[in-house]
Amino acid sequence: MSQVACALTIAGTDPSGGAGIQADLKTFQELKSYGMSVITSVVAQNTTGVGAIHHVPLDIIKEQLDSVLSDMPIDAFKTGMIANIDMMKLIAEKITSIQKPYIMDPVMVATSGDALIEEKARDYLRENLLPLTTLVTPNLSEAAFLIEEKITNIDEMKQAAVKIVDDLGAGAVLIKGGHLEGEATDVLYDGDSFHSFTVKRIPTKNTHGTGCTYSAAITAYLSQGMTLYQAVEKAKHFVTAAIKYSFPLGSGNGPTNHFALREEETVK
Ligand SMILES: Nc1ncnc2c1ncn2[C@@H]1O[C@H](COP(=O)(O)OP(=O)(O)O)[C@@H](O)[C@H]1O
Ligand SMILES: Cc1ncc(COP(=O)(O)O)c(N)n1
Repeated sequence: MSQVACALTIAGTDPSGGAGIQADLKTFQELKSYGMSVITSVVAQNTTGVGAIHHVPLDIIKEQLDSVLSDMPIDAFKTGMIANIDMMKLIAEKITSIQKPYIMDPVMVATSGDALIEEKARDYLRENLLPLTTLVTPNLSEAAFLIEEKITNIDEMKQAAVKIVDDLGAGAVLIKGGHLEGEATDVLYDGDSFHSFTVKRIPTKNTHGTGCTYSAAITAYLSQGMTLYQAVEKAKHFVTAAIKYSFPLGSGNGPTNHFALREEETVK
């Protein structure tokens, strides 16, 4: 590792600052990893939803990747929104040379319900990108899409986790239970054992960017050399605090608070 742990995100943007590249970079910075980004799509969105999407031309995505890969150290990296098959093909080809932990947030729809990737690209993601991952972090509906079955409780989350790793070839999986009723439980399965991470549900509608923030925190901690279990445990603490101290900004689902750990220190 260089003097500072270096983390890269490959994803779409959020000008309102709560999700996508912006959430990733804020999280990397807050957790003290040096953050880098490759932008796949420019998304006009805010706490109420998505207005418009402009896909960055493929040759410019390639140039961004080449700029980073040819010059910068990378200790861990994540992908978020990758809108279509051409982008997925390019990214799959480029990331094989990195040989560092790869965390995939299989972003499909925004919290607002707007689609962020083309429908036919979902199969490509499952068949071609998923097997390259160290960890994939689907929410309930993304996990259900990956295994083509409904998931409605913790037992079904565990069964889905086994399929995603053993049958579909992910390195490990963290299925997030944020959209279940009751406690917020996530299930980690690494091919050998299960771990559950449970917190009391926080009563808030400010959950814009929770998935991005969580996967970015895992990436930051992995870039610093932690084990997968340690990275997820610490990232769960970070995202929970980020939801607890989330900002009631905007008129829709407000963003998480990336200063969360500082807020906790202040409260102590
Ligand atoms: N209201 C809540 N209270 C506490 N934790 C939550 C709440 N909503 C989501 N989470 C947690 O936030 C993280 C993101 O999960 P989730 O919302 O399911 O993903 P996504 O943002 O990808 O839809 C998970 O750790 C989940 O358990
Ligand atoms: C560019 C981009 N990527 C991802 C999300 C998903 O956000 P969430 O973390 O709320 O699921 C988003 N709204 N925008």
